[in-house]
Formats: sequence, C-alpha cells, structure tokens
Amino acid sequence: MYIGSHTLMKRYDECLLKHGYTIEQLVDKASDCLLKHIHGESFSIVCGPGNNGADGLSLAIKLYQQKKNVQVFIFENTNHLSKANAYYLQKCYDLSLSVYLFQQDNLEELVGYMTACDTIVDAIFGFGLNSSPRGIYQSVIESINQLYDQEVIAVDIPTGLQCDSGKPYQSVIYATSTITLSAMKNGFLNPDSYFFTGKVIVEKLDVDDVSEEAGLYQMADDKMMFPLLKERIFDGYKGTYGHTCLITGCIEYKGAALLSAKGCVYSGSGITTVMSDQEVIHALTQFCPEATAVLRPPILQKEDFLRYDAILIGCGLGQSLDSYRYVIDVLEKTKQPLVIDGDALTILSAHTDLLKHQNRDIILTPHLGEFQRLCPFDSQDDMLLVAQDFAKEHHVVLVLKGPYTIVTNGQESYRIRAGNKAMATGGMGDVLAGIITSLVGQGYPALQAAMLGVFIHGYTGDLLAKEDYTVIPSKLIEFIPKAMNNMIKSNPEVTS
Ligand SMILES: NC(=O)C1=CN([C@@H]2O[C@H](COP(=O)(O)OP(=O)(O)OC[C@H]3O[C@@H](n4cnc5c(N)ncnc54)[C@H](OP(=O)(O)O)[C@@H]3O)[C@@H](O)[C@H]2O)[C@@H](O)CC1
Ligand SMILES: Nc1ncnc2c1ncn2[C@@H]1O[C@H](COP(=O)(O)OP(=O)(O)O)[C@@H](O)[C@H]1O
Ligand SMILES: [K+]
Repeated sequence: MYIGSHTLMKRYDECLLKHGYTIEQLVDKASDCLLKHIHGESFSIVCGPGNNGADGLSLAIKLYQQKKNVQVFIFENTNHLSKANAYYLQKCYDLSLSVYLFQQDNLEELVGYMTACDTIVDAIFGFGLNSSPRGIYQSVIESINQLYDQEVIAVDIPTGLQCDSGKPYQSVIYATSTITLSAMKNGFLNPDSYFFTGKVIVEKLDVDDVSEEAGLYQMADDKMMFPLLKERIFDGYKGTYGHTCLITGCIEYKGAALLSAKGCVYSGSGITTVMSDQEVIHALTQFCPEATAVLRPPILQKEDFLRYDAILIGCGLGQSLDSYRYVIDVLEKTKQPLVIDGDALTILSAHTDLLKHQNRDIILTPHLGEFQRLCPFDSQDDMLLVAQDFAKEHHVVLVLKGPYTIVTNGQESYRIRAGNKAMATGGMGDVLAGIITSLVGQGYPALQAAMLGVFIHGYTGDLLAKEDYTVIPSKLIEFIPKAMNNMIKSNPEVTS
C-alpha cells in the first residue's frame, strides 16, 4: 500500500499530467472509483471550488445518468473554480442537474433540502485545503454534521482534516466513510483521524502507476518484511555473521552502550566488539559477556578498524571534546558501512559536510529532536518530503524514529508498520541502533538492514505489548531471538 502527503499527492497528479492525461480525464477516473462504493437512491453532493469539488461534480453526472435522484450544492459560481471544476460544472448545467449555490442567506433552506436524501457526499476540499475552512464553508460543515440520518461519504479526505497529520482544523466533516484516491493519506495513520474518516477505502485510479516516480511511501508490513529475514545457514559460524564495532558509551552513559551491544548480539551478529571506556567495558562483562571489548584509544586510526564489517557510533558516547573527535575520525578515517545514532548525530549536525564523498553505506537513526538539529524544519513542513530530500541530498539511509518509523534513502521510502506506544521508554533507540548494526554486519544492504532492523525491533515490542503495559529495552532484547524465529517460521517461502 502506498502512502502520500499533500505535497507528494500533488506531485503524483503532476506526474500523471506529464504522462499525458488531462485533468478532466483524471477527475473522470476518480469519479469511477467513487461510483463503485456509492449505494442508495438519492444524493446531495456538496462541491468545493477545486478538483475535490470536480470529483464530486463528475460523480453527480454519473449518478444522474444512472437515473438516481441527485442534487448538487456549490459555493462559487464561476470565479475561482479550478479548470476541471468549471468544465464539470458546465456539464451539470448542460444536463440540467439541480445545482444550488450556497449563500449566507439561503444556508438553512439548502441544508433543509439535504434532509430528504440517503447520502451526502463531501467533495468540498481534499488535499488542497491549506487552513481551517471559514465563513460559508464553516457554516455548511457544521450544518452537515448536524444531520444524523444521512450517510456522509468523504471524497479523498473529510473536509477540514489535515492530510499530513490526521489532525482536524477547527471545522471538519465527520464522515461515515472516506474513499481516498490513489494512496492512503499519511494523516490516516494517526488513529485519532478515524473519528473523522470513518471507514477508509483506498481506490487506485485506472492510470499508469506513477507511485514511485512521485516518491510515494510504501507501507512495510509483515507480508513485505518477513521474507527479508534470511534463515541462518547449516554450516554457518561466527565469521559468517559479521564482526561489528560499536563506538559507544562513556562514564556518564554506560547503559546506552550496554543496550546497543546486547541488541546487536541478540539479533545475530557473529562477533560484537564494544570500543569504549574502562568503566563501560567492566559493566559489559556482567551485562553481556558474549560481547568482546577494546579500550577506546584517544585518537582513532584507520588500522583500529580493519577487521570490522560494520561500525556503530553514538549510543551514550556523550558530547565531550573527545566524542567530537571520535565522530570526525570515524567519518574521515574508516570505510566500513556506518550507523550513526544519538550523541554522534548531534555532533554530526555541525559537520554534515563530512557526509559528502563518503562512498559507503551510512545509516542515520535520529528521533525527531535529533533530526531537527540535523535538518532544521518547521512544524508545518511535510515530513515525508523533508526526510526524503535530506536522505537524497546527503546520500544516506535515514531512519526517522517514531510511530510508523520512516526509512528512506531518497529514492525508496517506507513507513514501517511495527512498534507501539508501550515502547516509549529510555534506551529503546539504543537497542534499535544495535540491531541495525548487527544486520549491516551480517551483510544486508543498508536500506534493507534499516527496514528490517526497525521491523524486528517494533515487531518484538508488539508481541510483548500484547501482555504488558510497558515494554522495557532489556526485556525487549531477551525476546528478539524468539521474534526473529517467529518471522522465519511465518514466512511461507521458508516453511514450504
Ligand atoms: N491524486 C489523485 O489521484 C487525484 C485527485 N483528485 C482530487 O483532487 C483533489 C485535490 O484538488 P486540489 O488540488 O484542486 O485541491 P482541493 O482540495 O480541491 O482544494 C483546492 C481549492 O480550495 C481552496 N482552498 C484551500 N484552502 C482553503 C480554505 N482554507 N478556505 C477556502 N478555500 C480554500 C483553494 O483556493 P486557492 O488556495 O487556490 O485560492 C482551491 O480553490 C484531491 O483531494 C482529489 O479529490 C482528482 O481530481 C485527480 C486525481
Ligand atoms: N509511541 C510510539 N509508537 C511507536 N514506537 C515508538 C513510540 N515511542 C517510541 N517508539 C520507538 O522507540 C524507539 C525510541 O528511540 P529513541 O527516542 O532514540 O530512544 P532513546 O534515545 O531513549 O534510546 C524508536 O525506535 C521509536 O520508534
Ligand atoms: K472532501
């Protein structure tokens, strides 16, 4: 399933226009999609001035041609209409459909007409809405919400719901169901949006598939992710599964180093070496005896890293001057695939130029706060686009953590369907960094390692959250091998 935001959906439309479709054709195809899900005999179709309104007008014509009882309500006569809207409105007039124009003084009368119909179709605004509907729009929305006997079907998005966040503006339609076009809208992943959307049906237009060309995200679910995890081989040994080096921890932050090391070991790394301070190494022997350790030299040299297949830097490294030097040394002197997390990301924020000419796989795993430092953005920005553009510009795989974590390399973009609110506990991100590094060391390509790491982490958390109110990192780690085994056993390609 593809997912779009308002900017990506606009880009999707532009791609289709570039493929030679006219906007009138696209609206016609959109109304074909709507028609499949519309039942009943009498309809009030409420149409705004843009292409969402045009979808409604085109639908009205098709229902009218099927001899249904249709009344159309509009807000603007001819000024300010989109091209397709003006085209389909003229067709409605040519066919003598009943078209009513909302004005301040006829609101009650026109809303009264709607009480006689089975279904109200909300085609007021879609992804083009840019602030709360006001004036006559607001009054109409509030009046429709007072009609309890009618089914309300929203075209693409309930009017007044923000496409990207799923949060309502001040005025919003409460729909019974929403038929959303071409792709799931990012905001619908927010469970609170369900109050407004009702049941969501995704309908693809019968056109060339430009989802990837437009940069839409894909939902990475069990079906996509289970087969990515490889079975361990019969004659494998520790050397088969990679040697990882974790430059993590300091006196003040030992826990993060321990959790990332254990996450790395438990998700199958052949050999895990923690390069850290003496105090961290001492604690490591108690907490995770399977990991090996080396004392971190004051200056890191290329030769210190020759035997490793993947490197992680961050996870409790702190932000001391030494830590600054470590981050710069690793970026300048090593060549292995690299995962950068936590403090190392904050340090990197001041040196993103170091990401240039790296010529190797680099995975960054910020949460939103760390990402804000790396790439200052505005709260109104379209994060799907911001994340994608950042990954493309810096040639990295970006893992932007949160609910439905984003993974993108700028060309391919995913939201990972795994993880839950019980996992919002300190240290959880350190475990994730360890898992991703383990998978990179085992030879998974960077994008796959990042996706699979996020999925394994979230899937393990989901299994635990079925029973537990909170999922703490140490417990999650213990459960990783079982969760991975579950994935292998549930994968039809392995079991058959
Ligand atoms: N992707 C697909 O598969 C296809 C999608 N399609 C459909 O297109 C829809 C998107 O169409 P769209 O871009 O024309 O935007 P839409 O939501 O109609 O609103 C734009 C109008 O609203 C106005 N306006 C904005 N904010 C406002 C406010 N606060 N208060 C008042 N007015 C406000 C704005 O005015 P302006 O800002 O230009 O002055 C403009 O007039 C999409 O949701 C889907 O249904 C199909 O047709 C084709 C294939
Ligand atoms: N509400 C939530 N829903 C889904 N996943 C969550 C939620 N809260 C946290 N997580 C997951 O937990 C991890 C937290 O990472 P991070 O913020 O870096 O924690 P820390 O810095 O304490 O290690 C991320 O992988 C994130 O996706
Ligand atoms: K709508």
